[in-house]
Amino acid sequence: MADSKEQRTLDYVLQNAVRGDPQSVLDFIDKFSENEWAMHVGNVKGPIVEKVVTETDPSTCLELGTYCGYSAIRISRLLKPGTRFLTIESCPANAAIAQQMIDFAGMQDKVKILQGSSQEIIPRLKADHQVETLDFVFIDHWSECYTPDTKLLEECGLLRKGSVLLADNVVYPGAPDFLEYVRTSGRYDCTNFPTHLQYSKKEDALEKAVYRG
Ligand SMILES: COCc1ccccc1-c1cc(O)c2[nH]cnc(=O)c2c1
Ligand SMILES: [Mg+2]
Repeated sequence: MADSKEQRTLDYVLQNAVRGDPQSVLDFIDKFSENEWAMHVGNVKGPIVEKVVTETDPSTCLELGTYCGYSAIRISRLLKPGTRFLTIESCPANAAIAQQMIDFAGMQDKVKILQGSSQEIIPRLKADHQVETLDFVFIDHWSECYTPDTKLLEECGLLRKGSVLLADNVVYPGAPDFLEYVRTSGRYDCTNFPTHLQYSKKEDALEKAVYRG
């Protein structure tokens, strides 16, 4: 079967990056993506994500949208020992690529990929994955799922006062209903981070929404 862009990216990393070195894996994914654009959060938005994570100092993290594992590697390498990073990926092929990328980066002990639908997995996080509440959620799957999944996190009692949501692509491709919800529901304190789309000059932004509890 003809390989995919994601498989070509993994092969490039396995052949060039340093096993066990997360930064090396990120650098080679970025290098590959300059030639073959791909939707990793990238090296412009990535540092903004890292700054929010560092400020939050989370123990339990959830990511919606693993893709190839780039942001899982970027974030999990900052987490202190004993913390957990759960990441949901709907596409089985991407989940398989991401697992190999995360393993090669040496982040396999911190990161757990849950392959399936976020709408099905979120309600099972407490029962199946011993989650009490989430300290940090990186939302980076499909913009039309941002709002229903945010509401589901609330309904499942997974957010507590101070839980931090950080959403990618709120300008491009755009998540207008999500921005409307978090900014007007009265349940969040929001901050917008204007930036640029990965590997592009197009404008984008991240939105941070802190749950008021
Ligand atoms: C498949 O569209 C790719 C694309 C094309 C043009 C512009 C932006 C994007 C884009 C960028 C991202 O960071 C993304 N992050 C998560 N889920 C996405 O679907 C996504 C899409
Ligand atoms: Mg994105």
